[in-house]
Amino acid sequence: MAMEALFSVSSNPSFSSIQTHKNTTSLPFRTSTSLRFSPQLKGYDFHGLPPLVISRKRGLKCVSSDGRLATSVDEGGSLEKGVRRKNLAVFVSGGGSNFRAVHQATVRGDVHGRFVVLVTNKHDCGGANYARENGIPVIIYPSMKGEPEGLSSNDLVVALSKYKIDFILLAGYLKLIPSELIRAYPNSILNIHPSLLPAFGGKGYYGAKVHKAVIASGARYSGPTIHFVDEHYDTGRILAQRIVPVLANDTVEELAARVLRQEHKLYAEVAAAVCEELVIWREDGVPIIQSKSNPNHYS
Ligand SMILES: Nc1nc2c(c(=O)[nH]1)N[C@@H](CN(C=O)c1ccc(C(=O)N[C@@H](CCC(=O)O)C(=O)O)cc1)CN2
Ligand SMILES: NCC(=O)N[C@@H]1O[C@H](COP(=O)([O-])[O-])[C@@H](O)[C@H]1O
Repeated sequence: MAMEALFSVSSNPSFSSIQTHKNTTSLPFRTSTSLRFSPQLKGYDFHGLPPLVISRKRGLKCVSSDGRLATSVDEGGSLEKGVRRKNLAVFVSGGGSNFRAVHQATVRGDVHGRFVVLVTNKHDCGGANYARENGIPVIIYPSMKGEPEGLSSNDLVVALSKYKIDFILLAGYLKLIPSELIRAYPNSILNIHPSLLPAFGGKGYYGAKVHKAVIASGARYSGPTIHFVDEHYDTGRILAQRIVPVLANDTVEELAARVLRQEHKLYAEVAAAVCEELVIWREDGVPIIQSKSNPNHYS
């Protein structure tokens, strides 16, 4: 069985109808139906928990009785694929391979969004140069020694406001995101981290340091986590994870490369879901992703 299948969610088809009420979506589950993780790792089951209320938090969607997107409430922009194409900002500090992977997915049309600006603390990093080559404006943040043009947190919020950004993707950005920005973009900032959070996260855990710690711990599995960003490093709500084996005698470079390959796939998939407004917030505060091809499935 594919690893990702272990974490897919399946509901009873007899409870397929979804109704929207303002910004809240109620699934008409019986009292015996709700999301719950099966001890057999066969996915979620729906037994024995109270009914579930889920919220899409951003944007109102109209959903037909089979749960498929019927039309969307749009504030300008195109209505291709039923939802407005989203404006994305990306924050990078390094080579930007995750940014490039998601950018290429937008160019292919696999992600219904467009990168409108890149923010970096490293003026000349690979990610920033790729943005310039692709006509994407670059902003320097924060203000650092040797980077005189860097903005303050308040100026960054003002600078970004003109791009009408829907979502911000952190992709190897190594500085703390300030609370001003988190308040300006609630539930709209995502980060990719190269371990299975909450393990091997927090201050000091970035890049090769993460993989070194994973190998030293003797863990048998690692893999990327994509999470919403809160005020602290790596503690925001987890949206998606992918499992990668740690092999005997792995070097840091070998493990990093294996994880990075999955990062590129996972970030493109999650960006696609976010841009299609498929993120649903469970009543317990956990964000899950509704399958586009089967609206009764969640991961
Ligand atoms: N408010 C938030 N900001 C950021 C988050 C977050 O979850 N909330 N995620 C990080 C990314 N990150 C791992 O995913 C991470 C990056 C950097 C560090 C770290 O210890 N940085 C060093 C500085 C390193 C450097 O400048 O070269 C430090 O702060 O001393 C930890 C985790 C992005 N921001
Ligand atoms: N804690 C944050 C962190 O460690 N991020 C990691 O830095 C690398 C950036 O690569 P990229 O610049 O090629 O996308 C990626 O592996 C990303 O997960």
